[in-house]
Order: sequence, then structure tokens, then C-alpha cells
Amino acid sequence: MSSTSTRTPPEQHPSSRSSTVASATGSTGHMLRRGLQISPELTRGLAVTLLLAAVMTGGRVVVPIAVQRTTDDGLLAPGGVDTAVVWQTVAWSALVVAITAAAGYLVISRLYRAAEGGLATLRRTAFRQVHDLSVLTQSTERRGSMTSRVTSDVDTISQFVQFGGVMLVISLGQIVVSTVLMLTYSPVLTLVVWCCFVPLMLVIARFQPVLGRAYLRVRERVGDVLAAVSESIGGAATIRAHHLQQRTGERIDAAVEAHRRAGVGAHIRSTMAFSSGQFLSGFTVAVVLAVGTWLAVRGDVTLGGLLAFLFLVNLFTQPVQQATETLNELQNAVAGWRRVIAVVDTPADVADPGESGVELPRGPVEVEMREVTYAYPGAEPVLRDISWRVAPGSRVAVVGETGSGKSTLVKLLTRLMDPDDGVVLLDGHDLRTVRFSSLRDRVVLVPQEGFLFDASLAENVRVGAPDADDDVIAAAVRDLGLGWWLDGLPAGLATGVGPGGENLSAGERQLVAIVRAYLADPDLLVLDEATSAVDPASEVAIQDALERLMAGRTSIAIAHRLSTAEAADEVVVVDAGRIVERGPHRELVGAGGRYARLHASWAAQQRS
Ligand SMILES: Nc1ncnc2c1ncn2[C@@H]1O[C@H](COP(=O)(O)OP(=O)(O)OP(=O)(O)O)[C@@H](O)[C@H]1O
Repeated sequence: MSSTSTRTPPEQHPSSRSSTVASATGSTGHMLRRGLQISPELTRGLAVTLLLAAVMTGGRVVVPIAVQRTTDDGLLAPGGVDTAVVWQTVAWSALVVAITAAAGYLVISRLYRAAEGGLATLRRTAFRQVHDLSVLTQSTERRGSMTSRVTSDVDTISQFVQFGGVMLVISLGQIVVSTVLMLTYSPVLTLVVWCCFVPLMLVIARFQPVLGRAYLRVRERVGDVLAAVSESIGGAATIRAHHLQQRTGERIDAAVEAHRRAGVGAHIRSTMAFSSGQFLSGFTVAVVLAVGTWLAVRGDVTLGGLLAFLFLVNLFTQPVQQATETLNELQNAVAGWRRVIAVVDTPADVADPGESGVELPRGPVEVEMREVTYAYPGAEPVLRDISWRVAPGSRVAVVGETGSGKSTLVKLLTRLMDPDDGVVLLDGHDLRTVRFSSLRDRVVLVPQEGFLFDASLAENVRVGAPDADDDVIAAAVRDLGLGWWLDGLPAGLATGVGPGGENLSAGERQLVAIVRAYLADPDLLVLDEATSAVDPASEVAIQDALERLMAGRTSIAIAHRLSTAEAADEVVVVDAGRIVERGPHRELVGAGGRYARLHASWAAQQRS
């Protein structure tokens, strides 16, 4: 028996045997559309935001117009300085600037709200999906890498959606508005401006996929760093015990170095785009000044027109430069989106039939496997043609050598995975047709290495029955004959178990698992017996509590202890993925086969 009982987790459906989560493929546009589909908050109220953004953009052209009017119609008016025109223009400009500022405030606050809402939904969706993926998919993806998909990859998206997306639209609007105004002042100068900038735009367009790949590499390296770090923290005790500090340090260094290189590569590429934008802005202003002065001397533009034009060039070049930066953010965001969407869109390979599924009635369960075969992806079958029936209320011990397929059998019985061939039945119903909610109520898996949360004992056992109050929990502990244990704990049920349950002994962790399972009150108990040794007194307490837990329920235990096999109604011997012997303990010992040999070695071990 082991440290935790968990209710069979909700898993999803069989179609795909692929167990890995890579990065989603598809064009930037496709990724954006899919991202917006997953987080509808990002586009909610967008029309109003864009309208306000249009006001904000339109308001920006007031300065060049004001400059032109005050210069040409005010300061250089044919009849001398016209102060009325100057004051009037200044007053109007002040009003428009105030409105523009208010619109800007509203745009930004609306964007932040939409972005935070959308990203929270994305995080939640991705996180739930991580739990819906089969154990197989979860175990093939390194934990840190999976964590980075749900956390830091989502953060990269936030920078873009908080401002970049709408900035791109505002920039585009600003380019159009300034171009129209520039045309009214001087078509020739407008042509000059566009001629300077078109090459940059073409370069940027060609550069985007390169940047996209560079940022995806950065995201992947972030995942690698997190995976290496979390593994080294999780395995700290083993690392110390085997003096692996140097090797672990080297692995982390290598991951950090790869991340550094990827980061520098991406930033250098984006800086090249940014610097070329800056260079071209300066260059354009210089050319406009030269050509504009020549046109002014010829009388083709007024002084006010030229000054206004220079402001407009600034209005034009600013969003073009901004756009290069925003496009970088976009590529970074799309790289993050690719990795998160890959999680969200990975077909969960064990599906809940949901409302249309079967609701199993309460009472001891009959379990049956019919010609079940299972192979892990890309490997030979580890279970072949297993046919087996467990009568309601009976107690079965599954034994076999290490690697024979016992744990795989348990995963199929609790629907952590589905078989490739054959069927697993509970009370005659194919497990695939049983609602998860019903499965969770009726079947409880007590894994070998369960998880204890860094919380009180009460909170940890409440995993089995979330609604149980302290009195119910205390009563359950006493029902299991463990009152002495509870009474001896420093703070009773409020005792903290520590991270991973480290404040408890191995035996006590097993007791927590038993209480959890008892509170869950299942009809079928699937036990993966712990191999860790405990002191004789704890062993007796565990055995006694287990007896009480199993009473009146069907139970299937992977047995590592002789006593469990001896007490079972039936022993099933698994060897190389097949059931090779089955029957009551005494009969099998008498038969002198594989079980008899296993039993003899157990007995010898116990004597020694
Ligand atoms: N996630 C996995 N991916 C690929 N192969 C796996 C996976 N899990 C188990 N296997 C392989 O399947 C075979 C059966 O493993 P299983 O864990 O079911 O054996 P077991 O009898 O429970 O062993 P033990 O008593 O040591 O726990 C082994 O060869 C193992 O290497």
C-alpha cells in the first residue's frame, strides 16, 4: 500500500495513440485565429476599442494641422499677424488633444482588461487540458516543459495582446491618415516618403518568419530550463545521495546556455529590424527636408505646409517603427501560442462519455477483462490477450515479476488508459461507456506513490471526500482502528504533513492513503501495494486498516506482500504480459508452479 489514494482521474479518449505534445503548426494567421477562438475575451468589445482607437489616431493629426494654420493663416497672414486665428486654433487643438488623451486612456484600460481576461481563460483551458491528457501523454512531456507552456508561454502572449494587437491597427490607421494628409500638403513629398519606406516594409515582411522561428526556439529553451531545474529540485535527495551535483549542474548550465544563445539570437534579429526602421526614419526626414526646402523655394509648398509635413512624416514613421517592434512581439506571442495551443489541441486520449454515459448503480462491482491487449506507443505489447473475471465482493491479488505488466493492468482497470484491443467491463458495461463521475464514485485507485499536498492531515484525507467535515474524518479514522494514531499526532487532524508529506513516516503516509480511500467509499478498490518497508507495529496497523477498508468491496491489489496474497480469494500470476496462473493461494502453492516459487522466495525473505 502506498501513500495516497486518488479517485480515478478524469481522462479522455482513445483515438490518438500519439503521446507527445510538440508545438502547433500553422501560419501566424492560423495561430492568431485559434488563439482568439480559445480566449474570446480578447475580441469582446473590440469594436468599441477600435472606435476609441480611431478617435485617438485622428486626434494625433491635430498638431500638424494646427502648426500649418497658425503659421500660414495666423503668423504669416497676408494682412499681418492674425492673433484671433492663432488663439482659435490653439483652443481647438487643446480640446482635441484632451479628447485624444481620454480616448487613449479608455483604449488602454479596455485592452488590459480584455487581455487579462483572455489570458486567464487560456491558462485555465490549458491547465485543465493538462489534467485531461492521459497519464501516458503527461509522462512523456517533462514536467517543467509542461509548466512553462501554461505559465511563461502565456506571459509572452500577454505583451502582445495587451497592447501590440491594437497598436498594430492604430499604427495602420495612423499610416493611412498621415498619408492622406501628406497628400493634401504635397503629393511629391508623399511619394518621397513612401519610396523611402517601401523597401523597409518589404524587408520586414520577409523577416517575420525568421523572427518567428527564433522566438519559438527561445520558448522551447525556456521549457528546457524549467524542466531541468524542476527535475533537479524534485530529485534533490537522489542527486545528493549519488553525488550527482556536478552532473546536474552541468545539465542546468547547458540548458541555461542554450536559452541564452537562443535569446541573443532572437534579440539580435529583432534589433536589426528596429535599427533599420530608426535609420530609415532619420533618412526620410533628411530627404523630406531637402526636397521640401527646394519645393518651398519654388513656391510649391508654403512654410506652414512644410512644417506640417515634417510633423506628418514623424506621424508616419513612428507607427512604421512601432510596427517593427509590435511584429516582434507578435512573433514572440505566436511562438508562445503555438506551444499552448499544442497542449489545448492535443486530443485527450481517454474520453468522458459525459451525460450520455452509463451511471453504475452502487454495490460491489463485477470486473471483467476480455481479450485485452495493450502496447505503449512504439513498443511491443506489454499485455496480451488478457481475459479475466473478478466476482463482486471478492478479493484478488495480482502478483508477478517486475516489468510483467501489473501496473499497466491497473491503469486499464481504472481507465487511466484504454486498451488497444479487447474490452474492460464493470458490471457488464464497457468502461469507455461509463461516465467519469460514476467511475470516480465507484472506483478508487490507491497508487504506490501517491501525492500528499503541503497541507493539514484533514485537508489531505479530504481529497477522498471533499465535503467531509472534521467529525466525519475523525470517525473514519476510528472506524479504521486508527484512533490511537490520531490521538498521538501533535495537532490531531490539523497536523501539517509538510511538502510531499515529508513530516510523516512512510507508514503514516500509507495510513493517509487508506483513510482517503475509506472516505471516498468506493465499490471497487484498486491497490498498488507499496514496496517500502515499515516497522512491524505500523505494518500490523496498516494491514488491519486495509482489512476494514476492503470489507464488503471488490478489491484488486498488486501484491508485494505475502500476507496480501495469502488473504486474497484468488491470486492471479502475470508473466510477460499474460496471465499464467490463477486460483486460491493454497491451490497455487500446491500446484508447484510459478506462484509456488514466488511464494517460497517471499517466505524465505520473511524468515531471514
Ligand atoms: N509509460 C510507459 N511507456 C513505455 N513503456 C512503459 C511505460 N510504462 C511501463 N512500460 C513498460 O511496460 C512494461 C510493464 O510495465 P509495468 O509497470 O506494467 O510492470 P509491473 O509489473 O507493474 O512492474 P513493477 O512491479 O516493477 O511495478 C515494462 O516493460 C515497462 O518498461
